[in-house]
Amino acid sequence: MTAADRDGPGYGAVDVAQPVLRVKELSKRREGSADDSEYLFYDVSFDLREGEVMVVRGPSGVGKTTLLRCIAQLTQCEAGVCALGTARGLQSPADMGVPLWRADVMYVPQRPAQMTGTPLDLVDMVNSFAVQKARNHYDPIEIAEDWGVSSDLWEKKWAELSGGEQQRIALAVALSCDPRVLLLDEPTSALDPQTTLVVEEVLAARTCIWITHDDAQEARVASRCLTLSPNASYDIV
Ligand SMILES: Nc1ncnc2c1ncn2[C@@H]1O[C@H](COP(=O)(O)OP(=O)(O)OP(=O)(O)O)[C@@H](O)[C@H]1O
Repeated sequence: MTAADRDGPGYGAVDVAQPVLRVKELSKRREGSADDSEYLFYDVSFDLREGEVMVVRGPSGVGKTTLLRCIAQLTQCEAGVCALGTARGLQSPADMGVPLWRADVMYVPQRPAQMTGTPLDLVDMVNSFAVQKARNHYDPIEIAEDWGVSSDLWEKKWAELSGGEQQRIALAVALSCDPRVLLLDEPTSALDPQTTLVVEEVLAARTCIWITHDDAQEARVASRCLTLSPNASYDIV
């Protein structure tokens, strides 16, 4: 599905000339900094276009995850705005409503955090959200099967699955919801090199912001790269 043929709540025909995602002057203070003046990142701005993969690099603890969580509206930031290109022009999370924003701009953590139940319970939960009911869904089990995840694993408890199985299943559930932008937090960190390439190929065909520490992966998937520095500055190439 492309931006041009999307329909559904908030869409209609999307003007493909506008960015899919605009991030403007996003700033976030470091939690617990002595005088609240220390920034994790400051005035981060970029446009993400349909099909682009923006890789995010930077040393551990610099704020990569926090940046993605701010864009996903899961963590509040001190300043800045995000907007999504829609048939009604650029719309902020407030314009379209945070639940719809999160369905369109979906953060996928490295691993599902201490989830109880089974992956199928997660699918049921996602499908029960009002914003998801109005959308087209792909079959997450089929997506994961293409990545070597057997269908019977969906009925096992999360805790009984390996890190790589959990990671592929979480990614498959996110892809099945067909978000416009995927915010990927080291999406292949638990996968072997062969499986990494297979998963990478599918993810890199989407519009993504993608955290990685792997130079080779960046070379394979990145359209652009945003590097965060410990002095809160950033660079995009
Ligand atoms: N909600 C928040 N507000 C402010 N600071 C936060 C918040 N959540 C985490 N932090 C702090 O921000 C810093 C950066 O954490 P973050 O997880 O974003 O780094 P990272 O670059 O993704 O690191 P890694 O590569 O190790 O995963 C940490 O010191 C963390 O304690």
